[in-house]
Amino acid sequence: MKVLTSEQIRAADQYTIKHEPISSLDLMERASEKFVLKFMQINRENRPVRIFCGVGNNGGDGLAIGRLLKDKGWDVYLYIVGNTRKGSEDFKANLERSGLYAVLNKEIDLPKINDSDIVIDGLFGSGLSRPLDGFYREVVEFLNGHQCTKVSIDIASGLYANQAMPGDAVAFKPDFTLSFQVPKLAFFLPDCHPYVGEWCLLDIGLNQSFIQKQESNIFQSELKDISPLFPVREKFIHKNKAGRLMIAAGSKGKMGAAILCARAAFKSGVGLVNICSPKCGVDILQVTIPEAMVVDGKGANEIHSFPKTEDTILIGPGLGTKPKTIDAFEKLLKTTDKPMVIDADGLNILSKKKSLLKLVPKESILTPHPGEFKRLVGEWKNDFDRLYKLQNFCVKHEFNVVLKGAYSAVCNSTGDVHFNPTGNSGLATAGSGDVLAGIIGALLSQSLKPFDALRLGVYLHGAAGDEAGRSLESPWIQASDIVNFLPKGISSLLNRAI
Ligand SMILES: NC(=O)C1=CN([C@@H]2O[C@H](COP(=O)(O)OP(=O)(O)OC[C@H]3O[C@@H](n4cnc5c(N)ncnc54)[C@H](OP(=O)(O)O)[C@@H]3O)[C@@H](O)[C@H]2O)[C@H](O)CC1
Ligand SMILES: [K+]
Repeated sequence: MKVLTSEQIRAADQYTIKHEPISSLDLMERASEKFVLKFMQINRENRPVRIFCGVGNNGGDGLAIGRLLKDKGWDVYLYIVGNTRKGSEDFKANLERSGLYAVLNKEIDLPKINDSDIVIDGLFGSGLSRPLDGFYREVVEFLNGHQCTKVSIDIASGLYANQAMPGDAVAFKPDFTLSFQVPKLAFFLPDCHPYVGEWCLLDIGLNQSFIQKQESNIFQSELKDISPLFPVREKFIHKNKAGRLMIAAGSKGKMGAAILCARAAFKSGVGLVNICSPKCGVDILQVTIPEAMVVDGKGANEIHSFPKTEDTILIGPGLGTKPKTIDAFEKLLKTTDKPMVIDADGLNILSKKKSLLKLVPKESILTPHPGEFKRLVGEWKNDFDRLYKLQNFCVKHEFNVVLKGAYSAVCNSTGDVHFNPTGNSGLATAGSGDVLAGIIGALLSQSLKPFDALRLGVYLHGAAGDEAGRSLESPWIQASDIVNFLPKGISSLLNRAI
């Protein structure tokens, strides 16, 4: 699904009005009806609802929502901030249809709000053009100071859909954002989370073919995009043809990384795994993961030499960054031009010795968490800037990169970003990244295109985490659980795709 800018959404709005055709007032009514339906699913118990409206179309939505909720028996209070005479046409039309309302001008006008009330924010939506100031700012700060349930219409007042808020700016902090039609970029960025809360999309029937034609290089991955990427296993396949992976991982005290990685690879369909290990890890690996073969990496406590191989290479988990390992990595990079997977200390080595970046085969897959990414590209000003840095890095080096976190950002070598929807905060645990690298390595070894292996791998890792969370009925997940729940994650995806 495409992520569009506010300008593109406004254009989709206008196109729909003209070509459906539907009047803008009826479109507002349709959007408000959808909002009310969802609102009543979230809030089943009838409580006082206080709706704060601006005088643009977001405020128009607020008035229409208030009227519809009143019709359904809710106890609704409407407050307007702004000059009603300067309101948009549809705002004015809805004002006429509304019953009682209060216009707020100064602090003393602000109503008493109880913790059991629900506040709906309809001050500003996608038309925000500057930071909130004056009384608007006071109202939002006042509302943020209350513990009651808060819901934003379309997007929180003060939050920009596709640019950063200035450092001292203020925005409404909702528990829920019920947004219209397409996701906004801000919804995927950690900096913006306090101003988004839980969010969902309401289909208000904007013209789909117009939306499809809009240019955007930002997407939200959906199951229908991901499920066709699953590798098909032929009946007469042989293990050597089912994907051969060499995992170069582990050092003294960090052999667990290699083990988790290899286990995840086996659960992700790989035919054969060689693990290149320091001497201290050989016996550990042979005992704990009998399916894998172990190759001597020469060093006693860390790898000093990687074998020449035709296998798909996954390098980095628990590797360490000792000088001899760095030298060996450099030699390895000089022997291959096949895309590889680089994770953890493999990335840290690239950060320590940036000249190696140009030796990394084109289309390789890199899997940094934000700390590793910062070491690679330097500081960023805000999460929007971080995203541009990700796109630039991928284009410059022709890499595929996943920047891990909630809504992991998966970027290809032409700068397209796909936000991943699966997963939960339980996945933020030691070893989780080793598991992800193993899944991606296994998929790459099965001849998936690197970006497809990456997108599918990230989606599956999240799906396994979601299955683990559900089945264990716990918000805390151990990395081994992600491996154990991979088959369930895979089958749930395949079953839902049918
Ligand atoms: N997307 C859809 O298909 C639909 C959207 N709907 C709703 O409409 C809003 C967008 O409405 P719009 O009227 O364009 O904008 P706002 O209501 O967000 O803002 C109104 C005006 O306020 C001015 N403004 C902007 N920032 C500030 C500020 N910081 N302080 C004071 N005033 C501000 C601005 O005018 P200016 O000329 O002064 O810049 C805005 O125009 C969308 O979010 C949905 O809720 C439809 O109802 C359904 C279809
Ligand atoms: K709003």
